[in-house]
Order: sequence, then structure tokens, then C-alpha cells
Amino acid sequence: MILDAQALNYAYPGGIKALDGLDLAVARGRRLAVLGPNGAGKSTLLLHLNGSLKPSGGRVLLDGAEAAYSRAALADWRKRVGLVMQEPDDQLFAATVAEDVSFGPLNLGLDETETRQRVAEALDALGIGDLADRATHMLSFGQKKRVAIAGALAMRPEVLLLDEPVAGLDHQGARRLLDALATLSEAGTTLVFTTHDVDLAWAFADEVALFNRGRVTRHGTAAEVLADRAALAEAGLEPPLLLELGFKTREEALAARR
Ligand SMILES: Nc1ncnc2c1ncn2[C@@H]1O[C@H](COP(=O)(O)OP(=O)(O)OP(=O)(O)O)[C@@H](O)[C@H]1O
Repeated sequence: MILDAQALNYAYPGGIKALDGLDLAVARGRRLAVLGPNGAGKSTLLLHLNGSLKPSGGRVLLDGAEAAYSRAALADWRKRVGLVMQEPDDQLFAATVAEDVSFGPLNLGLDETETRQRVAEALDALGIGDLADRATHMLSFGQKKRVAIAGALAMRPEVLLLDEPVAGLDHQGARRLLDALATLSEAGTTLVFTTHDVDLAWAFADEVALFNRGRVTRHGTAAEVLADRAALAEAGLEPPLLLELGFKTREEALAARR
């Protein structure tokens, strides 16, 4: 397992319990959708999976070893596990796109030539090479979102954590982003993304973890979990549209769309 969260507990200051005995193992190379209703604790989980938050109980294993929270350990952890937050404005702070995406590699101590190469590669992977010299604050929401992902990519992480990656994007923007993520996944990057969109989970994930009230209530292949009406209903979710339309399996529905 590249990441293994065991019995995590976390309460925000003020006492709101966001994680409540959460267990979740992430296998290397998979595309895992963390699916649940608003306020279930999905974003809080991602913040634990890259060490941004420290659990009040339980532990996180990174590639089999218990994660530590020293400055050096956190720097290494964040190099291996990138996080893309829901709001790109929370993540972008440099004046131009290229400067923003350079920040991570320069912070890793890479020289300018290597940094430039990584920036070009990351922008290319997201199809935004033409935005390199643009001012970050002048970009559209969807462009900012892709710049934020490019920033995480430039670190060449083993795992990419994405909080609601396509929320707020139009159909074409979402499609382009998912294509870019699929390419990363094919190159071996492990993807963990949160969503409350069952159709997105069905179309894109290999595995689904259903999340409700601070814990994972069911985790399995996308086909198994998304066909489990009772487990979905318990998490306040409806089955995917194509299953509702009568296709018994994902394979059948995908074949009908070809
Ligand atoms: N910074 C914070 N301070 C206090 N409470 C918080 C904070 N962030 C989140 N919470 C609370 O913790 C709980 C879990 O929130 P979280 O954002 O992890 O859920 P989520 O599943 O990602 O929700 P959404 O789908 O709406 O993004 C909620 O009750 C939320 O109100």
C-alpha cells in the first residue's frame, strides 16, 4: 500500500469531529474515488494523507512506514504525495503561471534548467503551455485549476490527491482534465480524488471508498460499490445514472456507448 490510514480521528478546533475512526488503504497505481456527501470529512482526509493535518488518534503509513511529522519528514512526504485543493486561489500565489509552477521544483533544490524542463512538462501535460507567461490572478477558474494541478505535477509525485478536481468546470474543461489525469495514471501515478458525483466515480475510478460521517463505510471496486444501493443510500447518494437506466455492469454500459 502506498498510503494506509489507520483508525484516524480528528476534530477541528471548536470540537467538530471530522474523522471518526477512519481506515483507508490506497494501493499503488490505482485511481481511487472518495465519494460522500458534503461535510462527510473527505477534504479533511486528504489533508491527513499528505501530512498537512496530524491526526489526534490513529496513524498514516507511507509505503509501509509510519509517517512522521518532523520538518524533514514532511518535506519528503509532500514531495511524494501532492495535494491539489478544491479552490485554486488557496494554492496559487506567484505572479505568473510559470513562476507558480516553478515554486515546488525550486523548493526541492533543483537547478534552473531542470526546473524549467519540469515546468514545461507539467504545463504540457495539462494542455496549458500557452499560459506560461500569463498572470495567475487573471486566469479563469478552470485555467487556475489546471495550473494548480501542474504545480503539484512538477514535483513528480507518486500520489496525487485531488479535492473535487472537476467541480466548477464545464463539460469540455472536465473532459480535458480527466484525459490529463488518465495519462498520469497510465504513467503510474496513484490518484486519489474526492467527489460527490457518483457518475464521475463510475466513469473514472477503479476503486471507490464510500465516506460518511468521518469514516469509510465501504471500499471496493467501482463496479461493486456503485452497484450497492443500500450502501449508497446510507451515504445519502443515488446510484450512477447508467446503472439507473438498467445496465447491470459498467462494462455493459461502456460497451453500449461505443
Ligand atoms: N477549518 C475548519 N474548521 C472547523 N471545522 C471544519 C473546518 N474544515 C471543515 N470543518 C468541518 O469538518 C467536517 C468535515 O469537513 P470536510 O470539509 O472534510 O468535508 P467534505 O466531505 O470534504 O465536504 P464537502 O464535500 O462539502 O467539501 C464538516 O463538519 C466541516 O464543517
